[in-house]
Amino acid sequence: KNTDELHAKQFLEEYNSTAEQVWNTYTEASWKYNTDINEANKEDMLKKNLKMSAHTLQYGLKAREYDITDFQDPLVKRIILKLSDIERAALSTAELEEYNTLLSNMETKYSIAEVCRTDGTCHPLDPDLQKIMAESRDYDELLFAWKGWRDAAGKILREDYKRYVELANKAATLNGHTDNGAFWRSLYETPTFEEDLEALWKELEPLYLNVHAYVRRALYKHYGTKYINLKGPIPAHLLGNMWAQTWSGIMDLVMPYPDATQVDATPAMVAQGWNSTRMFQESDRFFTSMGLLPMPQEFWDKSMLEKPSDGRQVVCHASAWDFYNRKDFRIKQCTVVTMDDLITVHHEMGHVQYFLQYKDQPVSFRDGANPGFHEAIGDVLALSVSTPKHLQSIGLLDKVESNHESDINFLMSMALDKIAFLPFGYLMDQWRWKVFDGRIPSSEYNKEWWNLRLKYQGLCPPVTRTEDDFDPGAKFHIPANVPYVRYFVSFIIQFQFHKALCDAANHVGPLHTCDIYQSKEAGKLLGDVMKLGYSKPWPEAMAMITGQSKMSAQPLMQYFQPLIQWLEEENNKNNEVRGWPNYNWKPSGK
Ligand SMILES: CC(=O)N[C@@H](CC(=O)O)C(=O)NC[C@H](CC1(C(=O)N[C@@H](Cc2ccc(O)cc2)C(=O)O)CCCC1)C(=O)O
Ligand SMILES: [Zn+2]
Repeated sequence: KNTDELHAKQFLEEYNSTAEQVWNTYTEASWKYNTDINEANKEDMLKKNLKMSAHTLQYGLKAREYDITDFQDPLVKRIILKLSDIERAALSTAELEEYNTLLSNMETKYSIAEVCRTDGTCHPLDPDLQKIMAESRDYDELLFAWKGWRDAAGKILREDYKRYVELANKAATLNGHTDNGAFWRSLYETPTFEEDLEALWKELEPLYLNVHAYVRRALYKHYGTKYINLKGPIPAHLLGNMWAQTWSGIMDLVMPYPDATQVDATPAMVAQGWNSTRMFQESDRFFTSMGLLPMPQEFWDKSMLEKPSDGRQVVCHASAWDFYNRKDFRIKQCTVVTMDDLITVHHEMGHVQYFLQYKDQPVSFRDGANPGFHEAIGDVLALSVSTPKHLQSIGLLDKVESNHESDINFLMSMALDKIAFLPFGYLMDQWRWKVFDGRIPSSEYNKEWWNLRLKYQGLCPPVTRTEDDFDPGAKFHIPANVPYVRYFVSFIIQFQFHKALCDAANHVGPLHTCDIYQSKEAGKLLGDVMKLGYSKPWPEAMAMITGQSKMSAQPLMQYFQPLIQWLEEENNKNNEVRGWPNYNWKPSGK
């Protein structure tokens, strides 16, 4: 084994400059395919993916030749360790080609799927089905979209997925992991990761049960006893979102005080003629107001901020892209002019801000401190943008009152996204970790999916599901091979960051009214952590922002405190059952 640290440093120099080239070439090809889905672009992307894996294999095997035990530089040790896990490059050429082809086929099938009516009109997920799921209040129309999407996008992926699991596990075991889930969890470098997540969930579950019970009552008032059981799970297609992952789509059915301050800025955005560019410029202004970095000109020149109207097929699922040349960063988003998408704009811009902040790190460190950090940045700023005070300051809300009813309305709208999401964010990878470690065989993919959906979210399918179905496949991240627990982590830590930044901005008053707009102190805290990228273990980054190194649900609970109290009282008044003891109940579906 080579113990020469200087030799290792030169090796890493060469790795870094060649990796920038190879990764840039692949990312350009992947972008071209994602923004113009066709066979030629797919073949070119697959070819460049193989070149990238060949580079990873070549340098990964060399990295394993070093014995870093007595190395002095912790950064050299950290990079050598990271390079030594060569992931899918460990597969044989034939298996690697099969794996990459499977992945691009699954993502393509998902992205071009559409649902057709008997009259022949067909609807893609974006924007058609998403609009129906958010706006329709008709039980059967919602069922048409919900069932149609799972037939068109989920069902067809089952066999591909089964083979993908085998190959993903083979690559993981060849790199010394017990299975692919173990590899995914290893990126958090936290031995007690699963226990920590379970403890966070148990702490937040009572709040979720109160939101669930309150929303069930509101849906009962609208859909009646035929479709809602006040002691049972809620049919999964009634929550305002295709996957019931966030519930702000049904705010109008749920709003506690309809006569108090409205919180939805969509009507004003439309009335004032906002377009996608305006939404991104608004977000850029917020970042720079805190002393963070502006989007480079290349971002505005090369991003795809709207769904093309020239007939091209694109992957509409929003995403932020680092081209690994320290200059080229883009967002691809089929933006629609809604408040929901203004939040998404900030989410994606948060990724690009992170890319910009760590662009001078070695490529191996151009990642979040952990994947949850990367997901949290944009959402932290969006917590400020969402406040009625900030929306009024950018002309999107006219009447803003600061009274109890308005506070509860606002906190309810935030809870419909942030609290409703927690069980979904937690169950997604619980299902996948069990699939990867064999606890869920392919013969039980769908049964176990709905067991988790019932256990954590208190949802039931509106129509009978069988193993002919593959409902997990109808959620982008499953066919796209994108881990998900990062979002559960993000929804916890973004409130820790929000609290710390609000303190830095000398905010006075309840946490949910804080707006860190123009706070250079808050910007410096966040910017300094983003500059580190993946170069330090995430507890150190956490301590830099919050003064302590652990994930904690306390700031989230503090933010929602007024609503927690109100829900407890309201649900007691209505003698609500918390949970779904009639767990076998089913709606009288079609
Ligand atoms: C090259 C590449 O892939 N880059 C990565 C970023 C990176 O890793 O550098 C990337 O762009 N991933 C796309 C993904 C898109 C979105 C998403 O999928 N969100 C989750 C969960 C959620 C839900 C509500 C919410 O408020 C926030 C998150 C979902 O919608 O289920 C959709 C709109 C929001 C974020 C993303 O940005 O995370
Ligand atoms: Zn994200």
